[in-house]
Formats: sequence, C-alpha cells, structure tokens
Amino acid sequence: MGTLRVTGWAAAQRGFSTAAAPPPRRCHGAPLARARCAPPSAPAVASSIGAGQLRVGAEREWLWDCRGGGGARDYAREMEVAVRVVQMACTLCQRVQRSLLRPGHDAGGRVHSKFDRSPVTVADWGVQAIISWLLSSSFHDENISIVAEEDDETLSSSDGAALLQSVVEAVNGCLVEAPMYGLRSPEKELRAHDVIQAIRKCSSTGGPKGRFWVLDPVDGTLGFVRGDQYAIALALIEDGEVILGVLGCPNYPMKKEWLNYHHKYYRLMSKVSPPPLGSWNKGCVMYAQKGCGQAWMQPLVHDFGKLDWRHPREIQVSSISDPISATFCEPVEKTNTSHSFAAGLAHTVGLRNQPLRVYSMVKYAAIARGDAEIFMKFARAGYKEKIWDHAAGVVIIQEAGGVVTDAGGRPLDFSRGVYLEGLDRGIIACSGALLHQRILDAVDASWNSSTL
Ligand SMILES: Nc1ncnc2c1ncn2[C@@H]1O[C@H](COP(=O)(O)O)[C@@H](OP(=O)(O)O)[C@H]1O
Ligand SMILES: [Mg+2]
Repeated sequence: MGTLRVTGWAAAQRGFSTAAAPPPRRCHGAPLARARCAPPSAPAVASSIGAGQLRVGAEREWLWDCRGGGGARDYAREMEVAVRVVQMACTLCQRVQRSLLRPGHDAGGRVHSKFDRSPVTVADWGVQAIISWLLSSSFHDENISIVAEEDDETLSSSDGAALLQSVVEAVNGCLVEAPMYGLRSPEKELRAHDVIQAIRKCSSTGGPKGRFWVLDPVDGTLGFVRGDQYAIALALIEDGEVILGVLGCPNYPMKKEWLNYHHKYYRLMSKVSPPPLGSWNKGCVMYAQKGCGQAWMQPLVHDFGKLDWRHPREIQVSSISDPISATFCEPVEKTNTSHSFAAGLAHTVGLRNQPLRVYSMVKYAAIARGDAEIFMKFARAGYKEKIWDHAAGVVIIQEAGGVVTDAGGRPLDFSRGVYLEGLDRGIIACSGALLHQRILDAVDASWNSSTL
C-alpha cells in the first residue's frame, strides 16, 4: 500500500516552506516502515488511517510512504514536491486559459506558433519556468536535470519582449502564492533574466544513466487554447526507468460522461447549473510511484482551497474486459494518429462504443481512472514520440493496474534520450492484459494492409 504520511499539515496550511524545512526524516526501504519511521515525538495518530490519508498531528513534512512494492525505494520528498509544483502549475494554466477564452483580452499576444506550427502560449513557458525554479529551489540544486518541451528562443528574440513580460507576470503572480502549496516563494520577484534562465535550465537530454525530471508544461496545447482538455505532466526518471509520475488535469470532469461532451457545451452547462461551492466536480492531480501498486488522485488546490492529502482517492483501471462494453480513446487530431486504422482495429476486436477523442495525456488519465479501457495512438511514419508526452501517464496507468506497451508488446523505452526510440508502430495502453493482447493481435493482422 502507498500512503501519504504527513508531518506538516498545519505547517503547510500556515504557508510553511518545505524548502526551508529541516531535512525530512527518511523512511528507508520497507513495507510497513511507516510506524517505525514516525517521528518519536509525534502526537497520537488518528485511530483509523486509510492508505493515502493524512497522518494527523505529525511534524514538519509530508512524506509519501510507498509500502506495497516490497523493495520499493523511498521517494517521499520527490513525490511530495512534484505533486505540489504540478498543483501550482494547474493554477497558472487555469488563469491563462480563462484569459485566452475571454473575448478581446490580450493574454500575452494569446497564441503563438512553434517551428512545427503547433501552438504555444504564456502557459507553456510560465509552467516550465515555475517548475524549473521550484524543483531547483526545493532540492537546493542549481543544476537539477530537467528534460522539457519548451526552449527560450522565442522569448529571447528581439520581438519577444512583450511576450516575455507576460510570462514574467504570470510566473510572479503564481510564485508569490507558493506558500499556499507548501512551497517556497522567491525572496524577490523573478526578473525577465531569471525566467529565461529557469526555462533554459531545462536542457537535459535524458539518457540511460542517472536521474532527471521530464516535463511537458502544457500537453495538448491545442486542447488548451480551445478551452478543452490538457495536462501538465511531470515524471522522475532514474537509470532509464520512470519512477514517479504526476499528471495535472485541470479540466478533468469527475463525472466520466462529461469527458464525451464538447467543451463549449460543458462550459455552458457549468454556467447554467454551477456546482455547489467546494464540491469536486472537475480537475485533479494524479500520481503514482513505480512498484507501489497503487495510484492516487487529489482535487486542485485552486478549486478546493487547500492541498487535500487528507482524502486522496485511489484510482484503478476498469475491470471491463469484454470488448463489447469497452471504450477506446484516441487523439482528437487526425494529424496525430490514424483514426481510420484505429477504427479498423476496433471493428476487428469487436469494440462497439464510439471512440472517445480527447486531447493530451488526459487519455492516460482516463484509462487510469477506469473511465475508458483502451488508448491507441498510431502516428504517421517518421514522427518520433517524445518522452515527455508519455512518461507520467505510463507509470500512473501501470500502478493503477493497466498495461502500456508499443504495438509490438514491448515496454516504452525512456532510456534513449528525448525520443521514444525503437517504438514499434504505435502505443497501446489498456486496462487489462486480455484486451491488450487482442489489440496487439489485431494490429499484427492488419498492419501490412494498412497505409501507415
Ligand atoms: N504529427 C504528430 N503525430 C503525433 N503526435 C504529435 C504530432 N505532432 C505533435 N504531436 C504530439 O501530440 C501531442 C498532443 O497529443 P494529442 O494529439 O493526444 O492531444 C502534442 O503535445 P503538445 O500539445 O504538448 O505539443 C505533441 O507532442
Ligand atoms: Mg505534449
């Protein structure tokens, strides 16, 4: 079982800085380490503590205590910081998305185009800057290794000044609130130069050895600019293995049927019948550690008012294994995957439900939460998948009980740099092995006659 052991709820609520806190008491190793590792002076613990719940009354720090993996190592501090920084990033994104959708409002020149003509906004650079700064400051590591999607070229260019100013404002507007998330604010506001440096720092190219973070600041930017689904994805990789995954999904509806609705309809409905204050109707952060055998989700600080380690919900993949009842998801954009090939596979396997087309790694989230059973992506020949588009989602699905491989049945390889080198044809994620095998067989049977 994985549980969140806390030694700092009150401190976090008062805005106590985790970065400034004394080093946490580490629980090395072991299953059932929780009791042994509790601080000796910790006051009585609430009588029945479920997995993932708050440990009342302890001191100083929250600690992620993964007890289910037998030999699973202790990544308490990394998990704690990762969830907090993704929570903050969700807030930044929500603000930028709202301003983008407000007619006539200029959110930093609104939407820009990258070299491959994909969109990029203040949120992409803003999130990358805050996460880079917060990881670096939380771990007291100026040279922390981060592989991330954005570079600073546009912002540093001669006509990027106004845009850079918007990013700096978004970054400082968020960082000043860091104590609400149990993180440290900078002593002074970041200047343009500091923001550029933070973005530039994310220049690791990964590889087979050592430890690095992988960040997609706004995955599914097209969904983001359209007011629809998007995700903030952060993972920790060690010696080529994804160890931690955290996915912020600010627009994820807690009622799974809503995932099907067009975002405009969703927004309209939310206005007509707004959810009761404080209810958890949408938005979450999901997280998992490799080997724990459990995955969790908590509401957004921004919507819920505080970090809620107290009632995280465990998430699990669906138990449906009959294709007739299963739902598959795929990218919205047909430039990113072959809808027709997936439709052929669906027919062969006997899937009857309409595909669920969703932007971003929210598709991984949907499988992990049990809201869909299959995710398939078949990019056009020549497109190379990047590690930041998959790392966090893969470990969360696996720990929630699902299976993720390439279309040849091999695990995705995160050890070979920025790209998922050697990927065989496509990506298949399923809630269970039976469905997974059926899809693999169907791919084999129809690949040669496809135009892919
Ligand atoms: N031609 C292409 N084929 C496949 N994937 C692509 C692609 N062009 C971009 N992508 C990736 O698909 C991601 C979006 O996924 P989806 O289509 O599932 O919403 C993009 O992430 P970003 O939005 O972070 O750039 C990008 O990395
Ligand atoms: Mg992406």
